Amino acid sequence: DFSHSFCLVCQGPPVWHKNYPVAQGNRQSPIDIIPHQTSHDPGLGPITLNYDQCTSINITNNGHSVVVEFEDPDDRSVILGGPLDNPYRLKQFHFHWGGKGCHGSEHTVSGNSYASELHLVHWNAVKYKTFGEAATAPDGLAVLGIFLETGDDHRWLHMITDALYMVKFKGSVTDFKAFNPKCLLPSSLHYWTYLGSLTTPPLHESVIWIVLKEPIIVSEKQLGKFRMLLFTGEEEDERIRMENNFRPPQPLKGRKVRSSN
Ligand SMILES: OSc1ccc(O)cc1O
Ligand SMILES: [Zn+2]
Repeated sequence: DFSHSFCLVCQGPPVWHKNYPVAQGNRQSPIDIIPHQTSHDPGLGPITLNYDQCTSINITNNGHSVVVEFEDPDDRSVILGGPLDNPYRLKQFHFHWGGKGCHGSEHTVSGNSYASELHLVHWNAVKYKTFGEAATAPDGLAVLGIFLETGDDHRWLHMITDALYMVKFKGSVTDFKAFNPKCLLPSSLHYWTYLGSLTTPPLHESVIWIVLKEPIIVSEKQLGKFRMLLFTGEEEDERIRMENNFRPPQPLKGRKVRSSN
């Protein structure tokens, strides 16, 4: 159990390597993306998101983020193309964010961080039998990262923020059906891609990262609702607000970041 695994007071990113030595590995995430140092690869095609038949199940507070989970018995909702050799099935999406007025994205662009970052997690069901098996394989997961920037209200994000009061405490879960995350995509699917890892323990080096260049715009008010969530469970006496649940950028260790265009 690595609850409080972000709050720096308790068991934050600097100590993860004691229990998870891979934290100091050669393909850790997130990273700082420096656009003019990325290599444009003409062989890198567009990504396609086939989410029209997707079936969300529930929304849950797992003690380090808020997660929307999907049914994944078949290829009803997949990401394909781009750097991927197979279609990858949508399993869940979750967010990372900062504190009041602080930025909280995980990836940064030329040292600049965004207010928040959305991760849509997919797994390679062609090569692996279960998500758990894929999560430990070098080509097991494909995570689509989308930056959130503050500005006007996002017209669909309220569908998520309106449900957050139901999952205030760590370990809480509530029904969340028929949500299609297509409504959270920016207009352009241009992206950067590189080989990395989960950004929370166990930090498996199993992620093909696809980070969209264009952020989506959400309001400070909408983002503030995420900060009403707690790292702590209902039975715990102290209440620790869920915020700053982002891992800082990790060493590139010679990796290439490719650009779609
Ligand atoms: O933060 S990135 C990330 C990716 C996959 C996953 O199963 C969990 C994660 O936290
Ligand atoms: Zn994440």
